[in-house]
Amino acid sequence: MPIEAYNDKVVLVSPENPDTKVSVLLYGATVTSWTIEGKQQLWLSSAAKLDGTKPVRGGIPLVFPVFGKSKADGFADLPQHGFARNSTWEFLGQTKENPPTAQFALSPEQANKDFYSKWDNGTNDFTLLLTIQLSPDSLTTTIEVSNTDSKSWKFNWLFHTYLAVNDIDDTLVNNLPGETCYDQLLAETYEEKAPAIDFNGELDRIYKNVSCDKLLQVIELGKVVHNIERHNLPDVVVWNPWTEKSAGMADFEPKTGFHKMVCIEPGHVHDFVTLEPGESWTASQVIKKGDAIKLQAI
Ligand SMILES: O=P(O)(O)OC[C@H]1O[C@H](O)[C@H](O)[C@@H](O)[C@@H]1O
Repeated sequence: MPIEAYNDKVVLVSPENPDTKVSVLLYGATVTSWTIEGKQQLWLSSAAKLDGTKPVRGGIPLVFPVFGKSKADGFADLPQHGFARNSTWEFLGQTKENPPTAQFALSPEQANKDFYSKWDNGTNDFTLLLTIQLSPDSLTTTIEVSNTDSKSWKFNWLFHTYLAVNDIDDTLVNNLPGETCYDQLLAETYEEKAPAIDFNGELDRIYKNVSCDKLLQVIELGKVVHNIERHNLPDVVVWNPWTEKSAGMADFEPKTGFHKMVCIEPGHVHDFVTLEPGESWTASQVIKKGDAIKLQAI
């Protein structure tokens, strides 16, 4: 049984191993769980709301049409990270038996009305098509954004991926030295000098225009635990809320949970993508297993 559809979620199960599966909540089309042979790959807060009252804290929330808050015309009144993560998507069906693949869609008809109306006064016609593919050792999430309007409009996209780690104290992220970084906590732009990113306090950085040829790796005690490939997603947000920020988030539990996660968020957020009428834009993230450490210079 490669796919199980419920009222509120869809589960893809690997034909190779019943304990390799991915669960997608229709609310936000949020991946809330992904296991490989029973081992959880993503972090999900034990206090995450899965009932549509709040975006999911954990898994892979989808960020569209704005990352964070923006003062730009047409975006200023939108909630943080837009409305895709607070809208209930439509399950279109299974598009491939093996590897199990499913598609989900969002258009103005299904979008959260209160929030959608805040994007250019709710005048932008669009379609989002999300494809989720489960392979024995990887998960691919692909987004196609289409302009079905008679005028152009612009957007940000980002996969807000919460990766599971064993202990953030032992975790490094590689292949970012030399990249331009906007530190959201310092409100400063600088060149990353550290040979690898380590974590010893709150960290919230946007690495801009990182070549998609660069693989990003999450490494714990010298072992690669996640490889992140990006296609058409030039920016990478790295986030860990640490103690104080976690304490301030009601849906972040347990409060020590920041030890168990790191957000590596591939996106296009350094500027807006402009789509002309009839145009589409496609991008994807692939999270995969693989032991070899790959170091790539700038
Ligand atoms: O609390 P949320 O709206 O889900 O945002 C969670 C986080 O998302 C991104 O990682 C941003 O860079 C952070 O500044 C923000 O705190």
